[in-house]
Amino acid sequence: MKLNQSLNIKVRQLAMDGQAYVPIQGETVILNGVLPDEEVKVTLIKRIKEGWIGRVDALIKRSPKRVNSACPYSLKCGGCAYLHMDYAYELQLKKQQLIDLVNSQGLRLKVHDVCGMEAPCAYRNKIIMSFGRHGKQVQFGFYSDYSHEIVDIKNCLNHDEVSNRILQTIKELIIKYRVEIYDEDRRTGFLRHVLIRRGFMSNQTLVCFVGAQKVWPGSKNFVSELIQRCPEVTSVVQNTNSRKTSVVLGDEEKILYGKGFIIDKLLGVKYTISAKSFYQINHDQTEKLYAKAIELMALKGNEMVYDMYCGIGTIGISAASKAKKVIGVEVNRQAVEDAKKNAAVNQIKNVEFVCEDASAYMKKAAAQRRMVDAVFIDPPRSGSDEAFLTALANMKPKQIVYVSCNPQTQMRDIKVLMKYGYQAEECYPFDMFPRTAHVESVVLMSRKDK
Ligand SMILES: C[S@@+](CC[C@H](N)C(=O)[O-])C[C@H]1O[C@@H](n2cnc3c(N)ncnc32)[C@H](O)[C@@H]1O
Repeated sequence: MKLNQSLNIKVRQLAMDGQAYVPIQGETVILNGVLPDEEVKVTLIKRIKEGWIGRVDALIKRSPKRVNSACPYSLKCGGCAYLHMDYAYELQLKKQQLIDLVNSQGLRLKVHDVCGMEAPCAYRNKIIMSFGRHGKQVQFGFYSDYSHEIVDIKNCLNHDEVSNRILQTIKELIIKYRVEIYDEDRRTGFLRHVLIRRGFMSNQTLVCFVGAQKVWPGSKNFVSELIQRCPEVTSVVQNTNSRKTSVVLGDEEKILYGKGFIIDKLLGVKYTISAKSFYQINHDQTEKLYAKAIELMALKGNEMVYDMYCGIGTIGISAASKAKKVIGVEVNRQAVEDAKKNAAVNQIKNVEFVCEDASAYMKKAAAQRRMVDAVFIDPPRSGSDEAFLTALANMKPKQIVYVSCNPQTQMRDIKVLMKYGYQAEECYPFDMFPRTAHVESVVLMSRKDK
């Protein structure tokens, strides 16, 4: 196969990343924006490690599940992989992908229907805007697929109207106040990213400007015009990240306006959320997911519960009234401070938060033969690790509820726990990121000898 070659391709299925990986002549052609059972005319446009990237030039056979994308940027922007399909079909597809994953891992696990949104749009409460340059012109927006190119987006369907308006205002102010954009290659300039965090229940907004240096000349006028034009902005912080890294936030932070955090409400509890703390992206779906995780744990009121990888303490705090005691463990210091504040403000007295690596904490707890009845685990996409899972199994909690935004690492970890005498019972998927290929999954595990 060679560059610019034209091919007709039949698509059988989509992988969990939303792409079709089609084997042809001993190679793989990778396609975006296609559906199972479609036939497409393709040009090979790029060679990458995994195979050839194909550009779809025409549909030869169209799936009845195909819809016209409501987003004018979907051909360029890499944000949403599933805008070209009917939403009901998207949920079916996500369920089938999970069933295929479970089967491929040899697991016997009942996968329930994916819990979707009634209106799958305007759900993102966190946005990160990146910058680039086209000649002398500054570009603002999000990265496109397979490149470092920035797509300038005025109205993202996943953002609410307020976020889109704040983003547009920031773009105008960057030009008006001639804020220098950071140049990754030369390592010159100032502004690297802008992070926006919305509290959908409180209508509060935190804007975080990530700069390469601590000094931002003209920040006072910039910020004062921003808050005057966008009254929903209740706090502005400046984060400094001078490292050569793709990680967005650096360690240092300075408050430029307001309190440096926002408040939002989840399942009736108020939470403090700082720029650096993890907070679930989709408010309404998070409430449903937490409710299910807590229901599955079926606490009676006398249990010692761990909330591992607890972020700002949301799962543990939500479950606290049903348990004797909850201990939340989290490695991010800022998140732990938020979690402690959240417990205090809401007068929840039976929770305690520890800032420590989850595996180190679990190993210590197992070595000291501490007692735990029930454990929530909600690790990052990479999942947990062998040390954590071994120590957890040694402590023999009766129930484990594993929440994950990456079912592949979740199933890998579940298999480890099964070796140690746990059985996985049911998998409840939640569509936390509609129109993208991501799906969140909640799995209940119990000890076979309970
Ligand atoms: C998917 S988030 C879940 C947070 C929380 N349960 C929630 O629902 O908002 C994963 C969390 O794990 C934390 N984390 C990552 N690595 C960790 C580690 N080694 N030990 C403890 N926490 C860790 C992250 O900082 C993040 O807050």
